[in-house]
Amino acid sequence: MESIALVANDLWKFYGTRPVVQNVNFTLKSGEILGVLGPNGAGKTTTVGMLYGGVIPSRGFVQLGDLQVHLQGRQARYFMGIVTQEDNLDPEFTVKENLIHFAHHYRLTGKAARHQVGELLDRMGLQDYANYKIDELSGGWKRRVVLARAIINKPHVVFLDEPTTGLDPDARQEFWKLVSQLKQNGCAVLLTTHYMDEAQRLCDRLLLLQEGQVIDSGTPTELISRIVGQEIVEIEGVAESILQQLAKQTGTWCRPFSSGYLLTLPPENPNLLWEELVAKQPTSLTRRRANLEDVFLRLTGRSLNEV
Ligand SMILES: Nc1ncnc2c1ncn2[C@@H]1O[C@H](COP(=O)(O)OP(=O)(O)OP(=O)(O)O)[C@@H](O)[C@H]1O
Repeated sequence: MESIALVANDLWKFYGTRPVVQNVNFTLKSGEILGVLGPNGAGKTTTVGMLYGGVIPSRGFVQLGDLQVHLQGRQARYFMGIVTQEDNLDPEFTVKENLIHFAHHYRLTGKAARHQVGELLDRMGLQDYANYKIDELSGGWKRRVVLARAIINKPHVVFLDEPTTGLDPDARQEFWKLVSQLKQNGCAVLLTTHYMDEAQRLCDRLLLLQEGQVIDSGTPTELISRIVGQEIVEIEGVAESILQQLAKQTGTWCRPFSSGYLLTLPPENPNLLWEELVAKQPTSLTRRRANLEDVFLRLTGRSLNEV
């Protein structure tokens, strides 16, 4: 039976009179990866801060097992792993020393700490770097150490706040593999991101956040098929009025994008509209699978990576 690892109940955060997070509710199950996806400033970091107890909610509460995070923070932290946007590793220490030092926070000392750190170094592929100083590591390896540190206490829930920002594509994929392993081991993961490929690849379920509010939620596949359908056309060199007319006739959706327009293809007969578009002799025409970026554009009129 799936067990509930974490519940967020009616979370709000005001700074002054401005609500930056409003009425966020969800449950997170063991072995589930839940993504909070939104553009810069949507409230992702504030939300995750409230979940792990770093930010005090203006209203609402977070339940982790039997514990209320804001009332029983110290106990709750024993069951959590936290990866914030900063690496905050101690540059004076080696990888191994950083991990052993952190193990002490969980009363793991001596042989037990060395054993646990040895296991983690193996599991995270860090053994060859155990004696490197932090500043000798690339960004990708530093992120691995931060993740290793976060799971030293074998947490039930891990919070990852934009964990792969700034990493190159290979390092991001390696990081994703490690996150998938956490899931396989039954850990619940809450991940914030503004990368749609990360959300699509990793997450079982998504909350789409805009201006502090959850505007939709679902599995990546379900959100895509419900909101934009399966296929998208990118087109240039045809007047907007013509495209809007075609979209209206076929019950699809058209909006400006980059130097052209995006149109959804109707699932029941995609080729009919496609052939009509080809007949308009556009200067550029591409047919591709719909993705979460399209979902966000349709729901908000904004791109995920707009600042
Ligand atoms: N301590 C604070 N005081 C006042 N405003 C704040 C504070 N922290 C965050 N904000 C504001 O709250 C809003 C949400 O910020 P938050 O960092 O949660 O967004 P985000 O989605 O994580 O963005 P990013 O992707 O850029 O990290 C922003 O407008 C931000 O300026």
